[in-house]
Amino acid sequence: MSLIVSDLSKKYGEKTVVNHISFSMPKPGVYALLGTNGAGKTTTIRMMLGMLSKDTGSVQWNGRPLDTATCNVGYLAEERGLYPKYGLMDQLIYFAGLRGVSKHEAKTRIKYWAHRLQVEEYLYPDQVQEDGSTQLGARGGLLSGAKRKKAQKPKLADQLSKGNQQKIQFMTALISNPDLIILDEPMSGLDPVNTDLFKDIIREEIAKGKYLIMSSHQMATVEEFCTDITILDRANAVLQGNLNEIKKGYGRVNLSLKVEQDIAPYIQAAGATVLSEKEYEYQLKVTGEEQANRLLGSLIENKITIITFDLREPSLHEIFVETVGGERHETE
Ligand SMILES: Nc1ncnc2c1ncn2[C@@H]1O[C@H](COP(=O)(O)OP(=O)(O)OP(=O)(O)O)[C@@H](O)[C@H]1O
Repeated sequence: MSLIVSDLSKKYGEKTVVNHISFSMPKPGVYALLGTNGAGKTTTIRMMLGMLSKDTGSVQWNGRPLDTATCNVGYLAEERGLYPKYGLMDQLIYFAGLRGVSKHEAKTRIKYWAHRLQVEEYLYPDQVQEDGSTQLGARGGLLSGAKRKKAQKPKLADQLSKGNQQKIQFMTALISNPDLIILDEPMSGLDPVNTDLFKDIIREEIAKGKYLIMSSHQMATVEEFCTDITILDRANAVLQGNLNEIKKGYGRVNLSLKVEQDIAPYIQAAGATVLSEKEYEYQLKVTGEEQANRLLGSLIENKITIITFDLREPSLHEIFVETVGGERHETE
């Protein structure tokens, strides 16, 4: 299977919001769509999914135009997409039905994902004990002899917190067991525990050989998963390719250095640039190993205690800031 996005463009009036964007996924993995606020990520995703018309371009899945007939695709939208006043269970069954999943099968999958995403109390409120424990077994069946709490109405979407709505939406994206999973800001609004829960599930989907496209502002999270990236800035792709290759291209020019005193004179003498400093913990930019070693030599010579000396390729965060830095405002 393969995904090929060719030459996508979109204008609103005179304003170009996506400008001839192309990328491809010849094999499973995670592709990151990154960018400044308003750079065009969500618009690109919506055009890919046929939710927005394209001015130019095409999207192919296995050589055929991408749509729900040619591809089993799951989508987690950035904005809330649940019907606020409908029962959660009904909505999940409805969304599953739209993706060709029978009601019976949907119920089995909902039980699995409700357990996995820890939202059973909202989907099966009459099967949850006073102490919050559930009567559902590992496979979702009722435990025999368990004391039933007085029946309650299932929760409506607008009765859930933002994070729990996000979990239900994640379920709608995964319910059809999709081959292509598109996640627009999947971790936004999640606490650290639920962020880890989402990450575990994403890891499992990667291990199953799925194709994932992820848009996020959380560079460290994206870096954990993605193999390839496109960075968008004001509608344009400004950096694109395999992340490891991009990092190699920068070389080992970032130096994290922790010492016990002010070493500004040695840094200056070595010609390195200070990116930031906090309590004698320096983030430096060097021209390469030679300059880093020169600085290390002068610190040793002057008997400076070195706690950390880490010469490395830039992180995705550093690459992002360097690529679009200084102009990270919404496009006008
Ligand atoms: N319906 C619309 N009419 C006019 N302009 C729009 C419309 N939808 C989006 N835009 C503009 O298109 C640009 C790209 O928006 P988009 O939502 O794709 O950005 P994004 O990269 O996803 O941003 P963010 O990271 O902030 O979510 C923005 O400048 C936005 O204001």
